[in-house]
Amino acid sequence: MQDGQLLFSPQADLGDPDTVWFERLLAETPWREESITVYGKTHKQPRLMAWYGDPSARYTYSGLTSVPLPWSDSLLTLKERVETISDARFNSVLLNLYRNERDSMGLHADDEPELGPEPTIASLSLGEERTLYFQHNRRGAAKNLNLKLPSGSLLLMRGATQANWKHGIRKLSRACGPRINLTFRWIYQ
Ligand SMILES: O=C(O)CCC(=O)C(=O)O
Ligand SMILES: [Fe+2]
Repeated sequence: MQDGQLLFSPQADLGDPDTVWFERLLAETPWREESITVYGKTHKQPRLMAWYGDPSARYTYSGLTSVPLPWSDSLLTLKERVETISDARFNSVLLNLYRNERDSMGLHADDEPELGPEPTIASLSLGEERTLYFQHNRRGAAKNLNLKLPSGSLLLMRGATQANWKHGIRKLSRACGPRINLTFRWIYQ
């Protein structure tokens, strides 16, 4: 991709089948409905979330510092798989559960200061296929990009991707089942 780097494995080797990982994480995760406050108004996020990592991997989000949940056996196993495939290290993971076609993620860049200047983010998708769309920060500099993320696929976002592009998951107009996405990250202290 122009002004960024994407690496995509349509079927990552996760040890167990993606369907098994999906059911396991769906059942094991203490999913939470989070809220964000924008201009003094509180909105529920249109998806469920969970945040795991090393105790030192604290994360500031909307002015709140949250301490991650300690790694579960499942997530440690997946983290090691993903580290091997992507040749990178991670100390935290954000899980998102898109319950149905109405759940989504707004356009954003993962460019918080604690991620460093050119973060490598590994994004693992399980369950229903959804489309990740990318929009360049300079209108007209590049065409929007739509990437289908099937169950078991691993997407690496590297280099200047977060500096030059925003990405998001749109709502769908047709019915769709649940999807879990995991973004493995390195948080600098
Ligand atoms: O669900 C996805 O594929 C995108 C997740 C994402 O962008 C994020 O967690 O920052
Ligand atoms: Fe993101």
